[in-house]
Amino acid sequence: MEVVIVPDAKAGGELIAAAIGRLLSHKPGALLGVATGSSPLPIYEALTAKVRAGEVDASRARICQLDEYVGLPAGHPESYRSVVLREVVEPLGLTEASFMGPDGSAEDIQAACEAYDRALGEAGGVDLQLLGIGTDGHIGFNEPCSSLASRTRIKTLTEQTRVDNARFFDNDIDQVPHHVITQGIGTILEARHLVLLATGEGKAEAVAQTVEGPVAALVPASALQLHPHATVVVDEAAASKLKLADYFRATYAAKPAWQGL
Ligand SMILES: N[C@@H]1[C@@H](O)[C@H](O)[C@@H](COP(=O)(O)O)O[C@@H]1O
Repeated sequence: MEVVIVPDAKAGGELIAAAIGRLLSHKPGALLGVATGSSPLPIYEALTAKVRAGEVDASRARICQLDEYVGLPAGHPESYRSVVLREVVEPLGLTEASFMGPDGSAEDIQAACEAYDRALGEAGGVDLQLLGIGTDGHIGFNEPCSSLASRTRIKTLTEQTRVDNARFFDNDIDQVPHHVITQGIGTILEARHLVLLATGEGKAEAVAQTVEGPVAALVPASALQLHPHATVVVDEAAASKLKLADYFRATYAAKPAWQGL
């Protein structure tokens, strides 16, 4: 696992957008897995700026979703489908045709989960999966004690995650769904490159456990330790509980820039 400590969220967004740009330059039709939440927004802003400046050609990129709420009506502005279309697909100048996600309003949720897992494989697998992290260490919506081998499936949100996400629902926790579809941890681990961005002090404990703690279902993000190409990008605040922070800084500083992430 590579840990990169950046001064702030904007720098993290720039760094990761540059890595996506490099990926698209050698694989224009790459499948990019995107995450929702506030953390990845600087990545999408930086990538959109690069596309608009003509530095990155994302015209053949394909985008796929990490997770989705169950039961929100189609077109609900906070469904992750709507969020990804608004924050990623449209700004990059792509259309819904290049986008795939699980169907959170399906009658048969189990079948929808299996279909999505299959579709990811049939699409050739995810080339680069962006991840945020929940304050409880979740990735996607894999809450603590999710199986580290799990596939795309329905999960029940913890109270903490519903409280954290109420800000997207008029600060009214009653509007936050209890159930979600999420790529499983086993599914996520199949992506060729995992890139997790965490910023702010509120993520420091989860980051420390993810990077320096044991691999444990209690901290789902710790499964990144099992992946051969996982990159964790953190700002100084999110890095504040890392015992090996100086080592990570020195290692990255000594790395030739051409290697990228
Ligand atoms: N399902 C999403 C996760 O993918 C995201 O990582 C997390 C953290 O969001 P934020 O970056 O806003 O803290 O929120 C939700 O739970």
